[in-house]
Amino acid sequence: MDSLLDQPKTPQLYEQIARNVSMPVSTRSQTMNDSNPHQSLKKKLKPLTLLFKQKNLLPPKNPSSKNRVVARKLSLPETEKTGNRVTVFVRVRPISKKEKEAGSRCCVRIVNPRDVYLTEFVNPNDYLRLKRIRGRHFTFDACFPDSATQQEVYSTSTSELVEGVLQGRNGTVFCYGATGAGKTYTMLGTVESPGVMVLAIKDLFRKIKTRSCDGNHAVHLSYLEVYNETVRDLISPGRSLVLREDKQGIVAAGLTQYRVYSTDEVMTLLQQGNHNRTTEPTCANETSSRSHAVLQVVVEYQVRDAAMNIINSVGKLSLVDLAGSERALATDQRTLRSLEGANINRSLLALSCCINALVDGKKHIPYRNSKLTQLLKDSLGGTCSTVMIASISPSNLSSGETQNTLHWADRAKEIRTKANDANEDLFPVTETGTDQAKLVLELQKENHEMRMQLARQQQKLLTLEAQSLAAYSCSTPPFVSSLLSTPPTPVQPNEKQWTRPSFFTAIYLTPETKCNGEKIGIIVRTLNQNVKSLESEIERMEKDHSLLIKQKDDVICGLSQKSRKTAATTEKVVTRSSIRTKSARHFFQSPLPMAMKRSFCALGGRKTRTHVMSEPTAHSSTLLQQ
Ligand SMILES: Nc1ncnc2c1ncn2[C@@H]1O[C@H](COP(=O)(O)OP(=O)(O)OP(=O)(O)O)[C@@H](O)[C@H]1O
Repeated sequence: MDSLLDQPKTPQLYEQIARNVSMPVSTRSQTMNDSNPHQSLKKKLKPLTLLFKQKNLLPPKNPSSKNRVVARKLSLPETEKTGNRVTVFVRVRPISKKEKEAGSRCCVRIVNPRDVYLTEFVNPNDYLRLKRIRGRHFTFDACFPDSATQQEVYSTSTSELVEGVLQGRNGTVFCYGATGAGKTYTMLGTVESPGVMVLAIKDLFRKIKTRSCDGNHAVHLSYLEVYNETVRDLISPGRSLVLREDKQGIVAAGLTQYRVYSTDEVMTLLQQGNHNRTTEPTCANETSSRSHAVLQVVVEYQVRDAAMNIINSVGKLSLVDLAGSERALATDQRTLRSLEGANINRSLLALSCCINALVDGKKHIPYRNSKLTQLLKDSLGGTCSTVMIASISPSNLSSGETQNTLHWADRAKEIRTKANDANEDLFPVTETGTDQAKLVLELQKENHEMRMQLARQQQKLLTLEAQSLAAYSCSTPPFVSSLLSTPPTPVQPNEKQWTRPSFFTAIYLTPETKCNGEKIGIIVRTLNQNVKSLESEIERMEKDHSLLIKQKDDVICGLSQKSRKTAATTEKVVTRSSIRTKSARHFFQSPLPMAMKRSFCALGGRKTRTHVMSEPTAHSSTLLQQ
C-alpha cells in the first residue's frame, strides 16, 4: 500500500487505493466484519488518511483544533445547488457530564466535513459478538463536530436560506434528533451562544436594513407549538388552533401575527414564547421540549425594477425545533411524560412515513396523519428550500437513537421539493411621486393654455358683438358677410378627415342666410351662452385639478405606507387618462347645447371627442333658421 502512495497520483491510483481500502461508496450503512476489526480498519484507513493530508482535506493535528472540522460554505456540485433537494446537516453535541459518569464512550467520528462514522460497540456480555464491531458510514451536506460554533452552524446551513427569503422565497429549517441530542441548543441556543433562530433573525434584519433604504418592508412573526396533537399560539396562548389549508399553504387559523421592527423586539417575543413552551425534565434531558415549536417569519417588501414597476415580494422563513424522538425507557414510564412521548413519537413516525413516501415518489403523501406533518407539508413537498439539521449525541449509550436519526437524515437527503420561485406580485405603476408631480405641472400648463384660448375667443366675440351692433344700423358689412358665409369644408364620403374645428365653425351660416341685426344678435347671445358654459367648465376643470393634487398627495402618502391596495387604487385614480375621460364624459353628457360642446372640442382638440364633432349641428341650424 505504501508503495502505491509513493507513485504519482493518477485517477487509476485513487481507484486502486479506494478498492484496497474498501471504503463504502454508498451512503447506506456498511458492516465491517473482521477478525481484528480495529487493526483492519486502521490499516485500511491509513492510505486514505495520507491522501486526505496531501489534498489538505484533514484539519491540522494540534490540540486546539483536534477533531475540528472547519465549517465552510459547501462547494456542492452546481446541479445540487440549483436543485431543490432537502439539504441535510449533522451536528454532534459534546459528550455530557452525565454520560461521562455513566462510562460512555464516543461512538461518532467525523472524518471530513461531509462524512460521519458511527461505531456500534458490542455489549461486553454478548460473548458471541464480542469480537465483532459494526461501523456505519453516512455522507451529508456537512457534518459539524462538537467543537463547531453556533455561528459556523448558522452560516453553513441557514444563511443562504435567509438570503432566499429576502428574494421572496420560502425556506424551512428543522432540527431532528433524539431527546437530549441538542436540537433546542442548535435552534434556540443560550443567551451566550444564540442558535439558528436568533442568528437568522439578526441576519434578516441586518440585511433588510441595508437593502430597504426607503423602509418599504414589513416583518411579521408568529410562534406556535404542537403539543399532544394540539396546536397552540406560544406568544398569545389561549385555545387550541385549527390548521387550515388555503392558497398560501397550511395556516393555523387564529394564530397571532406580530409586526416586528427590530431584532430586540423579536428576542422579547421569542423569550415570551419559550416561556410558554411546554418543557419538562425527563431522565434523558433536564429541560426536555415536549412539543414541536414553529417560529415563522414573513418578510414582505416592495422594490422597483428597471421599468419602475413595483415588485411586491413575500418570503417566509420557518424555523422548527422538533421534540425529540425517544424510547419510553429513556424518559419515564406510565406517566404524563410517556403519553407526551407517545404523541411525539407518533408525529415523528408520521414524519418518517411522509419522508419515505416522498423518497419513493408515491402519489399520496400522508401529511394528514399528524399536525406536525401538516405543518411541514410545504417544507417537504411544496415550493420551499428546506434544511434539516440532525442532532446526535456522541455517546455509545445513545447509539441506537443516533443510528435512527442518521438513517432518517440520510433518507431525507433524497427528498426533492418543488421549484421554489419567488413569491412576487408586479404592479406596473409608472407614476412615482415625481411622475405625478410632472402630470400636475402638465395639467396646469394645459389649463393655462385653455384660459388663454378662452380669453382670445372672448376678445373675438367682443369684436363680433361690436360689429353686429354696427351692422344693426347699416346694411351688412362686407367683413361680417364674408365671415358668416364661409361654408364648412366639404368632407368626401369614406374620407376620414380630422380637422381641428375652430370656435366659429360650430355655428356657421349658409350663403342663403340673410344677415340682419336680429339674427346676429341671436348668434351673439348664443355665443355668449357658450362662453359662460365654457367658463363654468373651466371652473369645474380647476376643481378637478385641485382634486388631482389632493389625490397625488394621497398617493405619495399611500406609497410611503406601502399598502398594495392603496398603490393599486392610486394607480387607477391618478391615471391621467381616466381623469380626462371622466371629465370629458361628464361634460358631453351634460345638458349643454351641442354647439357649446363643439366649441369646447375646438379648445381641447382631442381625438377622443371626434364622435361628438361628427354629430349633426341640428341645434345651431335650428337656431339660425328661426
Ligand atoms: N453543541 C452543544 N454544545 C454545548 N452543549 C450542548 C450542545 N448541544 C446540546 N448541548 C447541551 O445538551 C443538553 C441537551 O440539549 P437540548 O436541550 O438542546 O436537547 P434537545 O435535543 O432539544 O432535547 P429534547 O428533545 O428533550 O428537548 C443541554 O444542556 C444543552 O445545553
